[in-house]
Amino acid sequence: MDNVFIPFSSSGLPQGSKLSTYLTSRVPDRPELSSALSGLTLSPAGKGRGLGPSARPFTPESTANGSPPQSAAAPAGPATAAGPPGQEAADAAPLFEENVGGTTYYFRAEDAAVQKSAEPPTITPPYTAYVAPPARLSDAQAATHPASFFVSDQLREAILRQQHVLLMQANPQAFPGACPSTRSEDLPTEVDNYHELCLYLPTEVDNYHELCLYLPTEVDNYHELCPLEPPGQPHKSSTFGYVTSAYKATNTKSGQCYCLRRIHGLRLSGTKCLQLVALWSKVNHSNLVTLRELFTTKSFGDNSVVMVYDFLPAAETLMARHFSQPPQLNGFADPFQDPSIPRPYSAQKNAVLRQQNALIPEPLIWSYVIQLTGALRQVHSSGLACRVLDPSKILVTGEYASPGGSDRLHINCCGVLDVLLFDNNATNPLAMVPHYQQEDLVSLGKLLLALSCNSLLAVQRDNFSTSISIVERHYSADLKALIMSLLMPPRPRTIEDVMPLIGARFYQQLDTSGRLAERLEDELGREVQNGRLFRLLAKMSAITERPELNLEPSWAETGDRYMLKLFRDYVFHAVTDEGRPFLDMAHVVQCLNKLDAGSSDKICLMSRDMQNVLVATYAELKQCFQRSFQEVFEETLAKEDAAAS
Ligand SMILES: Nc1ncnc2c1ncn2[C@@H]1O[C@H](COP(=O)(O)OP(=O)(O)OP(=O)(O)O)[C@@H](O)[C@H]1O
Repeated sequence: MDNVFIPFSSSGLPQGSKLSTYLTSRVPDRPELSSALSGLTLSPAGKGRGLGPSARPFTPESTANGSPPQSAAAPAGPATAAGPPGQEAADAAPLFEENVGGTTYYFRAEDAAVQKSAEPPTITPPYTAYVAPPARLSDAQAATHPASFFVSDQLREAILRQQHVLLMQANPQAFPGACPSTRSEDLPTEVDNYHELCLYLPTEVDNYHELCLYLPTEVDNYHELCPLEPPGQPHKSSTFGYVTSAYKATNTKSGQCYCLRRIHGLRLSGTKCLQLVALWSKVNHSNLVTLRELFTTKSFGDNSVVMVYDFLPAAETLMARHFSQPPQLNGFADPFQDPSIPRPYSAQKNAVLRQQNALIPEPLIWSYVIQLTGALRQVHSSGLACRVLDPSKILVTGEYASPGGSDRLHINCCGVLDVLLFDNNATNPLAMVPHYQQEDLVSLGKLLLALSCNSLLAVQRDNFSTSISIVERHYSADLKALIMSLLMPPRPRTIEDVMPLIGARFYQQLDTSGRLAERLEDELGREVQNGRLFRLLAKMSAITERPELNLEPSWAETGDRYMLKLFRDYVFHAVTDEGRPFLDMAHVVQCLNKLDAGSSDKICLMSRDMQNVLVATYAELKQCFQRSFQEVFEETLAKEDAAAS
């Protein structure tokens, strides 16, 4: 088969034209190709191997056990009684013989049968392509988004939001200390180096508020501090009783992002509490935000303690997710929105009852139960207690699947109370842990009750019976039993005792997680194909329109490269009959995939002046592509070698 057909103006090409250069450059390939093709035969294996320009004569390679290669196993002729030299005459089994590249191989009939059966039962094509999602996924997917070359909009947005948060920086207008240049009028007149600049602190701070807005450029091994809360009047944390701030920061050594939890104005009275920090740093669980280290610093202008946690981009608190929506009734907001404002009993009770309109689906609550108990189990088995099972200290990530499918909880700020309330005089700092573990179980019960009633008011003693009746009416008996057992005596003694109350829900959660993993794998599969096409395009762009290669300015416009340029025009610059741009992603993807696979389909390429038309197969274009990129690549290496020597 001719590898290039020139149906028009085959003999009329002007000497030195781009097409004629290409054709000339292809001539030396033809004898090789035709000799290789002529070697392709259906006769016994061993003849005609080595397709392609770089083909070498076939030499039989011994396998590990010295037998002939499997691919040469087809019996070449009738069984003969003749054995190879040195073969025992007593060996009566008939032998097959086969000549491969001048070497004669002998093998027995049963070996031939084994070799025959060793043929793989299935074959896969030498290319990859976009594949349809599995049937069980496509049913669910069809409802949410149509078939696409890319990941779903929902997942893309979620991932982009996370990456966006990781790149977020402090706004110098809101935090004047964030960028030293914005405080240039306050800077010391002589700053010798950057490090000194980083250590610069405002000398005159009018008030504490201003100090809280000050962001040092560097704190210990962390820089690029970005506050995670909006600037405002500093307030004491309801959980810790201290003013605290959370920052995203980058570790100067690893470049990774962490969350710095700063406790303002705290001076540690000893270093014994670091033992607990060391214990916490060893507790790893997917539903726990890992504590990495603790250090003290004066970089903020006061004595601060900073606890470093893993950073979960785009995480929101359980409080923000479920308890921050103002309760709505007939379009009017509840006037008693703030639970800290005292209100008459009936108003509180009504508020609890009103929240029933937007109750959380039960599968989501069970998903939370399983995640939280999993984390608690890990913490308790490490000899520690959480002490912070509060909606403001539980982070939620993942929102790209149906509710309950992907929402992941992470218990945050573990160890903060251990440090804040550390008793330096205690002989055993872990003595109270069993008591705190019991408190964790009660906190879990309260949290589940609040989630089931969709209101923080639900856990107040006065509202308890109303809240339990809401759970009874809207949820399963299992959920009510779990909440009651956590809140009412006799309580479970350990977190392990809670497991039987979860029962078969655990399997349901496993199934949901498995389905989510399958869906994500399917989405990832599409991006794998996109990544492959991107690499193809990157190589293509490195070839086409290159101003020169190896001092040859016309390199990109001649030979193989000219074919690729025409192909690029065909893929991306196609026009309709009316001359309008033809933009079709399916056309682009199909052409690139066929090029990558080296398809034998033919393609009609037209020069830009429309005077010449070339018909080539994708396989030929692929050869042009590989040869051209190899040239560019080798030139790169040549330059590197020259620079090294
Ligand atoms: N490890 C973390 N990774 C990512 N974001 C976090 C992390 N820890 C906290 N945040 C975010 O920082 C913000 C503030 O967290 P913080 O725990 O201080 O909440 P808070 O509601 O201000 O509680 P408090 O009343 O105790 O001050 C929250 O929006 C939370 O999403």
